[in-house]
Amino acid sequence: MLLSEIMKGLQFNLKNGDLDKEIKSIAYDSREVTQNGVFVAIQGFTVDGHHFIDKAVELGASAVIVEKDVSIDDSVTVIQVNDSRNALAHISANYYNHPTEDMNLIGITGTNGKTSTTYFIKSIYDQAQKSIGLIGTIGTVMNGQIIQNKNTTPESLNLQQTFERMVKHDVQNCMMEVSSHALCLDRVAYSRFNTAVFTNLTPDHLELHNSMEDYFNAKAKLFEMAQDFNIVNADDTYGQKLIKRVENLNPTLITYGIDEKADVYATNIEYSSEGTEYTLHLPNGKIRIQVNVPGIINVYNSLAAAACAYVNDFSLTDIKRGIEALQNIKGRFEVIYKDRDNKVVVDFAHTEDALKKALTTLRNFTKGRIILVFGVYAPPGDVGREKRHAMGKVAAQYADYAVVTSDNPKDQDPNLILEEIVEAVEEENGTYKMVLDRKQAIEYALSISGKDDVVLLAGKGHETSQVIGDKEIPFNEKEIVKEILKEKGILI
Ligand SMILES: CC(=O)N[C@H]1[C@@H](OP(=O)(O)OP(=O)(O)OC[C@H]2O[C@@H](n3ccc(=O)[nH]c3=O)[C@H](O)[C@@H]2O)O[C@H](CO)[C@@H](O)[C@@H]1O[C@H](C)C(=O)N[C@@H](C)C(=O)N[C@H](CCC(=O)O)C(=O)O
Ligand SMILES: Nc1ncnc2c1ncn2[C@@H]1O[C@H](COP(=O)(O)OP(=O)(O)OP(=O)(O)O)[C@@H](O)[C@H]1O
Repeated sequence: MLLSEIMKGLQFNLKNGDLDKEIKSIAYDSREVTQNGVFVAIQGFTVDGHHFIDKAVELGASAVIVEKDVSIDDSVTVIQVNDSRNALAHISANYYNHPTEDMNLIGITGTNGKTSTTYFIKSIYDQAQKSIGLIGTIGTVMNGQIIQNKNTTPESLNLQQTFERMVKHDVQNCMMEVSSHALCLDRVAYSRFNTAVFTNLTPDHLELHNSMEDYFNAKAKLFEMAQDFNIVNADDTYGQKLIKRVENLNPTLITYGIDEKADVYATNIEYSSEGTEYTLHLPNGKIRIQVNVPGIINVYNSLAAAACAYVNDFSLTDIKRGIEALQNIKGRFEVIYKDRDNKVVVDFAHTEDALKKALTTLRNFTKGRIILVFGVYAPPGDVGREKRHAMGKVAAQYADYAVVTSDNPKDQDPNLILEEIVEAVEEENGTYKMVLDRKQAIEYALSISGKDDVVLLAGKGHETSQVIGDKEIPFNEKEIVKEILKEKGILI
């Protein structure tokens, strides 16, 4: 494609060279530049992409997009813009021919429940034999294949390329998780959303957003982008704020909930350890359904999915069939071992609210003790300390015994993280043991688990590695539990 076509519609300042050249690729990472490519230099959180321009030119970049003044070889076209990340999204959409114009795109945002809700929606589409692609924390799912992503919401270039592949493979519907990072960093800019869904908002990611207000404003952007429908949880405090903000916009507003008045709601809810039965009410009728993933959180997630399917013209029976067909969600309240006396559950709860909900859900169905294995990754400084403190408090208040261990300590001192968590557990008079090594922590939890106890491994969910320092170490909790139980002679 000609550079002039790639740049169409973008405000820029041509500092050197011309736009009359054929471009073969786009890259925002110098290591991925190829011959006759465009390199977009981004000022990142850790390094400045402008430092890698020479490397990009060496690898064949014939044009660079920059925010800063740079001096390079005369043969290279230099284009200056105000915001490189936004420019990257713009040129990526141009390069891949605005694929979202040719598909039905559903975006879901909120602190918790995004992945779970996308799996309910996918199940409804799958059961009705309608094609749907999925982009989120577990990866990109298309035509039965899963490709892992670095981020829940990929960078705009990767995203537009994925959309283009979906369109080419006749995947007409796409359901994607939209993180607040993505909204702030323009990863989804120039994507056309038909429907936006809001789950809930509780403290998280406050290292990027300075306050809950900022965090909320970032999430709210998605609802200003959607063209047709905005679907909002009416029982969430921030959901109510969002309703007020978007009720007069063009897209039709559909609310869902259990307690507050809503368009889509649940009544006669009956909880059990295996799942929940409730009467689903939609604007066009009601039907009794069974949700096979337990807890009130999955009543909310299935309601969000039902609302989304309703606006996409699925019948009540199609919605029921799809929701009932979902038997488990990878790493979300997943029972990985069960016998007459014991249960081991893996859950991705890694925020204060999610941990509280996971523990209260389990409490309803646990005769014995809840033994919680958990750690907290959180950024350094006050934001990190507050998160560790909040999760430590929840552990002490809602679990019977906490084995405090590592999550993904990344670049921080793992011992210090544990000490900060334990401070809060002690303040609440919780019973605990500190075991730095996560495998040993799991071993310990299993060794003290008695009749009717449940061991909850929280925080890592579907993940298959642990990040300690700059090393990513294989760590698959399901496999580790199997291994330990085999060693104990419990499994063969
Ligand atoms: C904090 C954050 O959001 N960081 C994202 C950001 O990276 P960054 O700005 O730090 O990049 P950087 O390392 O400083 O590099 C700056 C630029 O130089 C380039 N570079 C770098 C090295 C080199 O040799 N050559 C080169 O050109 C880089 O490609 C980049 O363009 O831009 C990158 C490219 O898009 C992202 O992959 C990266 O996500 C990191 C991996 C991350 O962990 N992000 C998390 C916090 C995140 O975004 N999470 C959300 C929410 C998840 C949830 O729902 O909870 C998500 O959507 O995943
Ligand atoms: N509706 C909900 N409300 C509160 N907590 C929830 C809800 N749904 C799931 N959770 C909890 O949050 C954890 C993460 O769930 P899920 O992966 O669906 O959320 P997410 O928004 O995609 O999070 P992430 O983007 O971090 O993956 C679950 O393991 C569960 O403990």
